[in-house]
Amino acid sequence: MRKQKKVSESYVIMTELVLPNDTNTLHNLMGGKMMHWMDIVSAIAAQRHSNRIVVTASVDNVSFAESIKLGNVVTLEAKVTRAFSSSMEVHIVVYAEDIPSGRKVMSNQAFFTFVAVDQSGKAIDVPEAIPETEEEIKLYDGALRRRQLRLVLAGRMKPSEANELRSIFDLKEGQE
Ligand SMILES: CC(=O)SCCNC(=O)CCNC(=O)[C@H](O)C(C)(C)COP(=O)(O)OP(=O)(O)OC[C@H]1O[C@@H](n2cnc3c(N)ncnc32)[C@H](O)[C@@H]1OP(=O)(O)O
Repeated sequence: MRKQKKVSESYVIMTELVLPNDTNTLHNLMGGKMMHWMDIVSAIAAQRHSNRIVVTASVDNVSFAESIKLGNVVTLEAKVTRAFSSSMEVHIVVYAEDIPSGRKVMSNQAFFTFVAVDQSGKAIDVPEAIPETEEEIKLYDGALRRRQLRLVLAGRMKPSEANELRSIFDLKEGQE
């Protein structure tokens, strides 16, 4: 039987301080720096779940709605939402905190996909992820739809094979 692990076992919190070297000329956090931190926190969550070497396979849409300022404290929270065969979807939520004013806002969230690999880089199976809380179950349920969407966009799945997306693409049976 396939090994099972609770989603909560993969949970990671990472805290960073925005320093001058992390910012652009407006003293706002660079998007690339944020993505670097997101990649690290989510890779650790995927490693915790799989106990394996993991590689980033894809990054879903990341938008930067509000700038994060020099001196802010950035907290990144990540957990595996669902495991497939060798791949795992990880949800990352980012908060920006201005300590002097006490203002803390959620600035970004994203889904990254990691694949567990052996020493030669070949994909290997990972344990099943078991959601427990209402939020974990909601993320788990949506993960199949998001997986199909990203595989279709990556050209690795035909839209006609993406059963969960039929309603979005309005495809009829047998249509390519
Ligand atoms: C932590 C880091 O930053 S690592 C550095 C950046 N990342 C890398 O260098 C990764 C480079 N890419 C690779 O090594 C390979 O393409 C891999 C391991 C991701 C996939 O290898 P493939 O030979 O294509 O393997 P395969 O076709 O068997 O697919 C393996 C899994 O990857 C998943 N996968 C492959 N490409 C994608 C993609 N673009 N998006 C989401 N999942 C993907 C597949 O769906 C499959 O998942 P499953 O086993 O759960 O069904």
